[in-house]
Amino acid sequence: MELNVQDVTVHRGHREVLSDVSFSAGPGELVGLLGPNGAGKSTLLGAIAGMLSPTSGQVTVDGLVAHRAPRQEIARRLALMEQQADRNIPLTALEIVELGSLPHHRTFARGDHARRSAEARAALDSVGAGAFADRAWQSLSGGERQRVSVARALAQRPGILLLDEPTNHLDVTAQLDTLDLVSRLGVTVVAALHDLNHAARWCTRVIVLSDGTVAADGPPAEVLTPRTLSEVYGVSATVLTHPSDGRPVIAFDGSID
Ligand SMILES: Nc1ncnc2c1ncn2[C@@H]1O[C@H](COP(=O)(O)OP(=O)(O)OP(=O)(O)O)[C@@H](O)[C@H]1O
Repeated sequence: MELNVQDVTVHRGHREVLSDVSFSAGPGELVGLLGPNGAGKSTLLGAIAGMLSPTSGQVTVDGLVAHRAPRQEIARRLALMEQQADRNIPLTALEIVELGSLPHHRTFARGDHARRSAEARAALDSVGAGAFADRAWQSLSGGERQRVSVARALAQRPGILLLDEPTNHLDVTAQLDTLDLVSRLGVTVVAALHDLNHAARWCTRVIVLSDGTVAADGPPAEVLTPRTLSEVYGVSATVLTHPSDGRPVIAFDGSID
């Protein structure tokens, strides 16, 4: 499914926090959104999902203007997994995941509930969270909740999957499994990431945001250079080459005072 971000500018309060951001992405692309804290990654994901209206420019999802189209039309095409809030939700993990597939079902139709439940269990199984199905959301650890949140997004069967720091709280195996899973879905994925080595390993393309503007956009090997890392993050880094597949591996030397 095609995603087009065209000259998007977003204000939050009186501040311009995104300025003229443009990019397009299609099926099979895993676009990493990188950049320091406050650079605008979550804001951009919110604008793509149609939850934040741009001051100028627009986002189109499969040809629909994201902030104007009916919510259900967007939800049938796009899923957003937001950064975790520790909200107290009085639901089980399975019920949370079932909510993900609602845009595709007529809520009260006979047989819908059984189908929704089966889809939700399959989504939980795919992220190794099947055992948590009947557990209360509040009783899950941060990493367990993160897996359930990924399952909820997958249950929405999106053509475009937006992930805000999907590996937060996850142990190293779950981090690798989650990124491996989303990279093999064949859908359009945009993921805000802080781990630059994950970006180098999994992303087909990375967009680096700095103060709400695009500082660099391209394949990881072209973008993740010592110069960009020093300019955007203020860190000194050595970029090595992985011996088995040639991808960049970033070794941090320290911050630049
Ligand atoms: N609701 C809000 N009202 C006003 N300003 C906001 C609001 N939400 C975010 N901002 C500001 O917008 C800017 C971009 O924030 P955003 O959360 O998009 O950054 P981010 O790159 O996702 O950061 P992080 O890596 O810390 O999650 C920041 O300066 C932030 O303080």
